[in-house]
Formats: sequence, structure tokens, C-alpha cells
Amino acid sequence: MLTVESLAKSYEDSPGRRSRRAAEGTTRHFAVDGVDFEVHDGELFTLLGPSGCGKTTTLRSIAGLERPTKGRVTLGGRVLFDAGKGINLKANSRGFGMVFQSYAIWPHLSVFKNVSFPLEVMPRASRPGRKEIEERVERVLDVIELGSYARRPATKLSGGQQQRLALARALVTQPELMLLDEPLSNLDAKLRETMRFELKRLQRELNLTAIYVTHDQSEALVMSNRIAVMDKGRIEQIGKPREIYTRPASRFVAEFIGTANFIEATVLSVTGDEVVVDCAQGRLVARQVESPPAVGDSVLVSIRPESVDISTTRRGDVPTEWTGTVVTRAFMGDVVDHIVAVGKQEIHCRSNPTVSIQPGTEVHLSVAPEKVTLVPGA
Ligand SMILES: Nc1ncnc2c1ncn2[C@@H]1O[C@H](COP(=O)(O)OP(=O)(O)OP(=O)(O)O)[C@@H](O)[C@H]1O
Repeated sequence: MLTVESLAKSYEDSPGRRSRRAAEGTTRHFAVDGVDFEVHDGELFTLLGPSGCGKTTTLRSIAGLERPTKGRVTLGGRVLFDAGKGINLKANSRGFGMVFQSYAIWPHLSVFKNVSFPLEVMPRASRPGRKEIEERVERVLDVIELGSYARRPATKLSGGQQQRLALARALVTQPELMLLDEPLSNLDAKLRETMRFELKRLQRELNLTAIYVTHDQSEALVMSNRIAVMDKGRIEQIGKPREIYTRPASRFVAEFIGTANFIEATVLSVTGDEVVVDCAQGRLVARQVESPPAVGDSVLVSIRPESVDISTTRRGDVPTEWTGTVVTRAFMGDVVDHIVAVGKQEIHCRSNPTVSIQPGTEVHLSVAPEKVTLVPGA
């Protein structure tokens, strides 16, 4: 539906930055540096990455609020921006609904008026009639479950309700694409979690196509159909949440998406999809279906804490089993973490709270081959 090709946006350096980078012979820096992706119909597509990685600049470029330096943006075949051809449609003619971090509802208007306003200010030719405006506002308020608050001043809503109101205001214009920039970041932790599910439900029920910007990896994993992980103005990996989590394409992605144990290793043998590597802890067996490495390659092994099985008894029937000593244990309600010293490396294990082993105890760690990820380019 939406296609973004070779998108780049550079800014003139600030004086401080300019003097730091004088030796590089440039006075510009790229906030977005060659980004390509497609967003499919009905999909919630997330741009995820640390602060300053270029998420917002990418979103604003798609919205028409920034003029990109290079690239092309099309929506259903319609060219919105093309640097080469000098095409740059105005933001208000791109047909997008937008919800930003500061959801800025209009405090002097009622809930109803906040939602009807975007329709009332439409150009006369496309503006719906009074009755249709009323119907559309009522329908949207019902969908976001604020129907009974229609006459209330917008300021007399809770934070979460105000956030939903901001969403309703964007939805009422029936946009082809919703652009959401950290829309939940001003809410407290508990409400943010509830709103994640609400937003996801709405997106699914209304079959909305949306681009969602966040730096919060758990938010991205819960809500997205697909995620693009960004770093330094570029996309590191695009994939479904599970793929990104279980098969990170780089160390950056593995580190950014949750915690992982990283182990340097060398490939000993490759038989079909079974890869045996040698690391400081001993042998480790991995099942690498996609692009297996070659014998002798240096690789980085990534193992999620919840993929490490911890036990006080030796299993003996598993391909990878290490012996170590519990260093610390932390109870976190729904899970228990153990840090185990295996030789010189500490391995982070996460299990259900029924497992609780005293520090100092000798334990055996095992990992199923399909839970071992060999990160390329290590
Ligand atoms: N108007 C501007 N002038 C100069 N540099 C800018 C401008 N806007 C953004 N930048 C720089 O571009 C880079 C990317 O910024 P951007 O806001 O896109 O990042 P982000 O990933 O959305 O970060 P955050 O999560 O903190 O909002 C940063 O280094 C930022 O300082």
C-alpha cells in the first residue's frame, strides 16, 4: 500500500557538531540514511529504535511535514514524494491521520466537538453535511467507547480517554493510513499497557493500516504485524515480532530487543542445518535453517535467558549441557532470574517462579538447538 524507497534526510550540522566533525569534510548529517520498506494493507508496521535513530524523521517525511533530501514515497500507486522528479504533495492532501506524542486535544471544546472539528474545517467541496458529520462522530466515539462522554468538556477526561479522543479525531476523517508517533508515551505504565491492547484491537477491527513509532521494544512486540528496527538512520532488520526476537539479524537487534546471552564462538562442523560451534564453555549445538555459516567461521551466539534450562541434576540426553554455579537469583513475580557462572562467563537464565536455586549451588544448563541463534556478521 505505502512504499518508501531510498528515503534520506540530512540536516545542516549545528556549530558544535560541525567543529567536532570538521575532519570529515562535510557540514551535514543524515538523520535518515537510505530507508526502504513497504507497508501492506491492514497492517500495523512499527519503526522501532533508540532515541535519535531517525524514526520520527522517517514518519514526518512520509507525512509531508519534512522534505526529504532523497527518495520516493508512494501510496497505492499515487506518488506523494519523488526527489528526482521534484514531486512533494502537501501534508494535508496526503490523506493521512496523525496522532503524536503530545496528543493535544482542544481543551475549550467538548469531546464531540473535538472529533467533529476536523470535518467542519474541510474544504467546502469535500465537507460532509451536518447530519453526516454527526453520524460519523457518533460512530467513531462509539468505536473508541467514549459515546457516553460526547457532551463532556475534553479536559474532564482521564489521560487514557484523552488519548483515545486524539485517536478518534484522527479516525473520523477516514484516513487511508494512520501515522502514530509514540502516542502512548505520555501515559503512566499501567495505562500504557491497557492502551496497547485497545489500540491493537481498534486497528484490527477497523482494518486500519498504520505506521507506529516507538522506542519501546515490548510495545512493538505486542502491537506490530511487522517491525523495522532502526539504528543510526538505517533499517537493521524488518520482520514479524517473533522473527525479530528469535532470529535477530545483527548484534544490535539482539541487544535492543530484550536481553540475550552473547557468546563468541568458532564453527566446528555443519551437517545439514545442524551447526556445532566451539566456545569457552565447550561445545554448543545450534539449528540454523537459514544461511548456515561455514566451518572455521567466527560467529556470535545469542541465547535468550528464557531459552536456558536450569537444573540441579544433569540431564545427559541433550546436545548442549554446561555445568556452572549460581551467582545470584532475583525473584520478579512472574519469573525468576538466575545468573550462573560457567567458566569465566555469566549466563543469564529465566524460568518460571517454581524454580528457585540458592546462590553457590552447582547447576546444569541446557539449551535446545533451535533456541540458539547464530548472529551473522560477528
Ligand atoms: N530539525 C532538525 N535539525 C537538525 N537535526 C535534526 C532535526 N530533527 C532531527 N534531527 C536529528 O536527526 C536525528 C534523528 O532524529 P529523530 O527525531 O528522527 O529520531 P528519533 O529516532 O525519532 O528519536 P526520539 O525517539 O528521541 O524522538 C537526531 O540525531 C536528531 O538530532
